[in-house]
Amino acid sequence: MLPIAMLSAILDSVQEAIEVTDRDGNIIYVNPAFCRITGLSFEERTKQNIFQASPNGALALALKTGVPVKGYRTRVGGSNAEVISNAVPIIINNEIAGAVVIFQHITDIIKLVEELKKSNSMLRSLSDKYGQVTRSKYNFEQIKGSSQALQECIRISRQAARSSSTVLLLGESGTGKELFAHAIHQASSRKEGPFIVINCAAIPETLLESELFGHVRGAFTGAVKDKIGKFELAHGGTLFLDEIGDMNLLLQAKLLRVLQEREFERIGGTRPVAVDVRVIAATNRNLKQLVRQGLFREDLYYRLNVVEINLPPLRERMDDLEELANCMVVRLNRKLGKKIIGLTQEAMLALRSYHWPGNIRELANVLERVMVSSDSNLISYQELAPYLQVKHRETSEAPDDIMPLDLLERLMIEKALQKYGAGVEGKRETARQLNISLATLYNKIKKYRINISKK
Ligand SMILES: Nc1ncnc2c1ncn2[C@@H]1O[C@H](COP(=O)(O)OP(=O)(O)OP(=O)(O)O)[C@@H](O)[C@H]1O
Repeated sequence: MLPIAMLSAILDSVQEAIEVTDRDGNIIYVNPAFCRITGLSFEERTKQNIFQASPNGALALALKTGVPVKGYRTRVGGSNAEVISNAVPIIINNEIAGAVVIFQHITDIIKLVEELKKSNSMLRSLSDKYGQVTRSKYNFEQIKGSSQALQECIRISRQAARSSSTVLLLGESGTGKELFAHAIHQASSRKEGPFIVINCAAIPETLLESELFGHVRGAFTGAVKDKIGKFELAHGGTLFLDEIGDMNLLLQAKLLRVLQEREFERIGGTRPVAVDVRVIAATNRNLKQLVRQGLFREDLYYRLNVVEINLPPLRERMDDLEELANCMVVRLNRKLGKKIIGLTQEAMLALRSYHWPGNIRELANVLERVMVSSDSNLISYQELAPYLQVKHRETSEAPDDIMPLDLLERLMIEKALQKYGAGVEGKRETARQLNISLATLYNKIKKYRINISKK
């Protein structure tokens, strides 16, 4: 048994109100929390009988019925305090000796509920945020190519990684702009922070603002809950704004403000949100021309290109092609579960002679398509040709479509055989049109291993 003094100290220290009656309803004890919540003093209250003071309260009910009363919402008689109470009869030797009620002020409970709601919504928004935060996936070691042009891009990028300056990556589609953005983040002091990508061309204009800056609930129709924008998500890290050339002028102005002031407001919000974000922007469009046309803000252009990196198209760095192709074969082997060791000389020659309008992405796609259906351990020209020939024709008009002469010769023979047929008459006509003898044509078909059954 607890000593009485200890028991009374415990009752005095709890935050909930406690009131005790004897079996006739005479109030014999109230604790300090009771007095605080109801505003009634100990002396006042212990002079009263519960059946007069609070006849409809939980305590009177429990005493009258001998049954516990739980979660009873009532007003304490003689005070304005609205409370939620739990009351139980005190049974000693099978007889009701009295009753006790424990209650909490409803405003305390409401306050707790509010706090709980706040924590819940904070938890939800944090878990929302956590689910959207992404990390960078690539580093400089994964950028292949030893051409001078590419190495210069890597050198500038590595330098840029050491600062928090804004970087503008320019280059045709598929030249590796996103890859570079990942690598710059990865080599920077922000590497442990988020790396958030947003493609300004892929998101409808009306949604882009909210994607970037977020919104508060009710800011516009459909804004049913608060939304964190990419700028907030990227706090402490890097925001990669892809296809920046497609952003409208209104948003360009807002972006400029964030870059200058390092803070913004959510749509419908009233307080500024400060962010520490490094911005890397990219586009395959000619930004200077867009500036001249009044479609891109000049001040934003200068703000973005603190460091400008121009990624050369693949056709201008054909020195990288072999290394790129071989690396991709290794990567694709892993992805496709194949054991291809590389490309034949002829196949490599064909790759080198192609114009590559889709750059490295196109190279990866062509190799993947060939490898998916290949059973050999070396990719041959024959396997590759169907994926390149169509494109050759598409691009053969291009004035800078330079290719090795032997490949050109081979392509011309194939083209003529396709046009005139691979039968004897077709070959005769092919030789006539190409201005070579029939014997030379046979020799070249053999030399280039042209598969005439397909012509
Ligand atoms: N130097 C490189 N070494 C290895 N892989 C590369 C290189 N450059 C690009 N790639 C690969 O080529 C593909 C296209 O690159 P990326 O998406 O970075 O191009 P992009 O310039 O951002 O294209 P877009 O303008 O269309 O968004 C990716 O799979 C990327 O990993």
